[in-house]
Amino acid sequence: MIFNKDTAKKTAEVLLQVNAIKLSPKEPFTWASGWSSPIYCDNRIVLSFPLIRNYICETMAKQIEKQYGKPDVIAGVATGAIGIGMLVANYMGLPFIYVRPDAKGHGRKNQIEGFIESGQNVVVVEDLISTGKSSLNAVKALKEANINVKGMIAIFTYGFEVATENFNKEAINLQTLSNYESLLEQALDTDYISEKELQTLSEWNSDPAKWNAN
Ligand SMILES: O=P(O)(O)OC[C@H]1O[C@H](OP(=O)(O)OP(=O)(O)O)[C@H](O)[C@@H]1O
Ligand SMILES: O=C(O)c1cc(=O)[nH]c(=O)[nH]1
Repeated sequence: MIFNKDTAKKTAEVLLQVNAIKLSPKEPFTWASGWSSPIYCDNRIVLSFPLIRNYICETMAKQIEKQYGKPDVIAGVATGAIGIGMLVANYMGLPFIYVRPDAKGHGRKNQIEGFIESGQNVVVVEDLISTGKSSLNAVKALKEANINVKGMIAIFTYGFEVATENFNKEAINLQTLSNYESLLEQALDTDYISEKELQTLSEWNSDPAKWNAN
């Protein structure tokens, strides 16, 4: 799913540089999927660092154009990818919309926010893929509104089989700047994690749905 090993390494390097990677094996994080995890990759932090967000934005924009051509609109998955998606759209000179997990219960009751017309082409921007459920939920909403989803791009994926299966099932192409393997390699090389932490992270990664902290 990563498109280039050098980009995967460089992206892992910048994520580590801004401390986006949090480890807490004793008090695990709860993920959107309900899984417990000793690691949390908080890509939202990238937005607070102009040079780093520019790197992510330019790399995503260039890859979108290469892989999918220029779409009519960029769509961000709320809330994590609203910021980076908007930067990408701006860089490419394109309109931007974002997709909520559900329709709002009040106001205009929109799930898709912004202006888009039936039949337009979009590329969906996501900050992170674990199971892919949130991203594919956004794709479903777009398809139901007769929007043509050309594909998706995300900063990071854990590379879980379940995500690959979910994307294949929906026939959605996913490109990511980096992945778990590149992150662990870079984290070990730079002493961000110890050999012991690497062992915990590898054990967790072999069966994340069932992992529990001891
Ligand atoms: O691939 P998945 O298993 O769906 O998990 C990944 C999703 O989890 C995070 O969102 P979260 O639900 O934490 O909300 P946020 O974007 O509003 O922070 C992240 O931004 C992804 O959208
Ligand atoms: O699956 C999630 O909820 C999730 C995992 C992670 O590492 N980072 C994040 O923002 N969300």
